[in-house]
Amino acid sequence: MAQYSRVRGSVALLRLTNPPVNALSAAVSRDLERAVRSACADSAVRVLVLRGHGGTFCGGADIRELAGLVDVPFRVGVSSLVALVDAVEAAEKPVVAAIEGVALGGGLELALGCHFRIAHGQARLGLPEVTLGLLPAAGGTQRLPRLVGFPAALELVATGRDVSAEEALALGLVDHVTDGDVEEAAVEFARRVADEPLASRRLSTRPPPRPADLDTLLQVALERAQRRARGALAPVACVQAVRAAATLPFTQGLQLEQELMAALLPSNQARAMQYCFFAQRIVGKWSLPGGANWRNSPARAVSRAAVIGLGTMGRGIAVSLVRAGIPVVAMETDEKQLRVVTAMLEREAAKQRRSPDSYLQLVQFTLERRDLGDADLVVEAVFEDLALKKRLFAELSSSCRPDTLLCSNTSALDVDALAAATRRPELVVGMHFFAPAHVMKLLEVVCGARSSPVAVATAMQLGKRLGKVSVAVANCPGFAGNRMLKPYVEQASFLLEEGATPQQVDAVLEDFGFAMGVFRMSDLSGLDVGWRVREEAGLAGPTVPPGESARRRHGCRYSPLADLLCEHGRLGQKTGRGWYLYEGPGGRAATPDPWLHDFLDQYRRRHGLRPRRIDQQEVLERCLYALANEGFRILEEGVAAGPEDIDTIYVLGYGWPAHRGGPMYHVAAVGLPAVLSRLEHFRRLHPDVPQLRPSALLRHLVAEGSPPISRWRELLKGLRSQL
Ligand SMILES: CC/C=C/CC(=O)SCCNC(=O)CCNC(=O)[C@H](O)C(C)(C)COP(=O)(O)OP(=O)(O)OC[C@H]1O[C@@H](n2cnc3c(N)ncnc32)[C@H](O)[C@@H]1OP(=O)(O)O
Repeated sequence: MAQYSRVRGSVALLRLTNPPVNALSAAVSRDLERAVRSACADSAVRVLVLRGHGGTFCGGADIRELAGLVDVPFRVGVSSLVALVDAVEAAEKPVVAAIEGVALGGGLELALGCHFRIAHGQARLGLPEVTLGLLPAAGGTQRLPRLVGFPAALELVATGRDVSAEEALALGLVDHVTDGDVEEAAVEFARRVADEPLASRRLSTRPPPRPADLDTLLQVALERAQRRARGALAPVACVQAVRAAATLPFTQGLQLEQELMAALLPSNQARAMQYCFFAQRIVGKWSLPGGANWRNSPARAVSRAAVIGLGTMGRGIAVSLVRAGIPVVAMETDEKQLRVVTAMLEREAAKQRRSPDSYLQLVQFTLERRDLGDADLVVEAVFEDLALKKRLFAELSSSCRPDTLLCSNTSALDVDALAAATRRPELVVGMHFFAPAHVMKLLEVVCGARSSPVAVATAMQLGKRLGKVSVAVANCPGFAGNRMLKPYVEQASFLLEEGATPQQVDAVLEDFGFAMGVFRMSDLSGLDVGWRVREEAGLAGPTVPPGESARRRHGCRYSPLADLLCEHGRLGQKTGRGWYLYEGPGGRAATPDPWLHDFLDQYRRRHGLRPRRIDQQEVLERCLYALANEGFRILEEGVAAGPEDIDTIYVLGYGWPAHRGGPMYHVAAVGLPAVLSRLEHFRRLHPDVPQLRPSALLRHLVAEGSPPISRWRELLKGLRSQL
């Protein structure tokens, strides 16, 4: 796990070995500590270099131990890591960290215990513990501000953002960056500093910097963390721990860090976030009914891509591809959109500290379909109209290379219908990006009935290359994410009919932790999007069969409220009014609109609906349980392979709070029998709402004694699977 060998006579080279990411389990930490002590005791050694095996320094403490997934009490893991970092820092001989790949979490804390840090130019460094519902508890919150100052330390610890080697150098987090061999550079560096005094290099003994405005800075950071946390405990605890570095001596700061960690570690929030971490890895292990899977189906290389349509989605997709270094041919007729995407690329280049040209030269704009001919993969991102897309796919099928993958960014339309329009249905898949596509981390890869393993593998792999988490789902209207959104939005509308207001419903959902309540979200994405879909489905507008009553469709309850707002020209933020009022078209600040309240009153009177007081619990249960119930149906039909897929989609694509794990994790945590009983209750009250009828899978799981969510995937294998 950790050995040392002597190089160049007096340098002890310690190699941390625990593939795949050299995680610091309790045993590995203890082993490394022993190796450090032996090297220090070796009289032939003057200086130590610490590196990781296999191109990675260290991915941090072993999350499986922290999450209680292996049989090691988490306190043992924490204390072993603390002891290791302390021993490294206390060493009487200089210790140089040679960082390549990543130094994350406990890995960076270990590097902070070293007296010097050398990084490879491609390395990334950070303290992502907050994303696991934790804080850095091996002295990271106390050492980091002493090294890089409070503003940077507060930001890095509270957000979990990782930094490039270049930024780390600018912050003072590392002493030197090399693009050559990091071990060689570190050994060379170590020989130069072998005789340097170490007192000032031990961060625990350094006085923290004290800028004049420190108190204000700490107060602002705490308030910001509280505001942004949306109920999550860890970001606030992170700021409290870093603040202790300003007010307490090192050992007392460390003590507070440990106490905060002891409170976070066993919390439900930390459990939920660690579940999310592993869920996001599980979803990469896809399989198809024929036996093809992530292991046996290699992806095809994508060295050139094409994007058709540079509207909101297309331009985000183009930027993502360019940022990943993939040359893009972008087809768009509207010159305004070309200017927008050029400006976006310039901004992105500046953010990545790259020259604008390095990005712009990767894009070729075109009006000609023949210019797409050479692409390995085409992503279509035109208007959401099935006939238009089918025509386009038929044309692409004749004009592109026979092996080019044809992908659609549709958010709900039938991928099999698109495939059937081509002469290569096996090379057609859905690649459903989420807006803004260069920011959102989720990609739904929609596997059509005829999509080949290579098409699925390539789309999944491309998502990863773009820095996204790819989730494979089967083809059905709305796929997994948007399909589950429908009953959720419907319940919210029914609640308005029954007496709630948009701000009441949104406040409950935002208190739960959603980034945005359902009505604010709908205003942001535009009410006309759903209106068009409902018109196509014969639910709204001229396609509704004559004689159908306003509040019923196909014998079931229907709320026409959103359609009525659209008919009044209230399309959301873009028109300056929707469920809320905005400063003007394109405005962002939502305020309650008296017009809307009058409109709701009149609507209720017109339909003989007597408004009643609706409490928070009913809002939450009806919206969230209806959504999760659809999730069970999706699992039952094999549209998604397991609860982890659904939860990943909701956390990364729909603003579901990670500290609540995702919709399926949430209902499992509430308790399946309780959820079933509430759904049955609501179903009795609303017999004309089929979405409230508990799914067969939910009933089955309850009948089986509510097995833990970690077992559902296995149980589902016995059911009908499309994946
Ligand atoms: C005092 C105690 C406090 C300590 C605090 C901590 O240190 S908490 C841990 C902080 N570290 C992290 O949050 C890093 C988590 N890991 C990652 O971000 C990424 O895995 C990576 C290191 C950047 C590597 O990414 P890559 O895409 O190359 O690989 P995968 O993400 O697919 O991971 C490969 C497998 O490794 C498992 N794994 C990764 N990190 C850890 C870890 N710290 N502990 C345990 N296991 C880890 C991951 O689960 C993958 O394995 P699977 O079997 O496929 O699930």
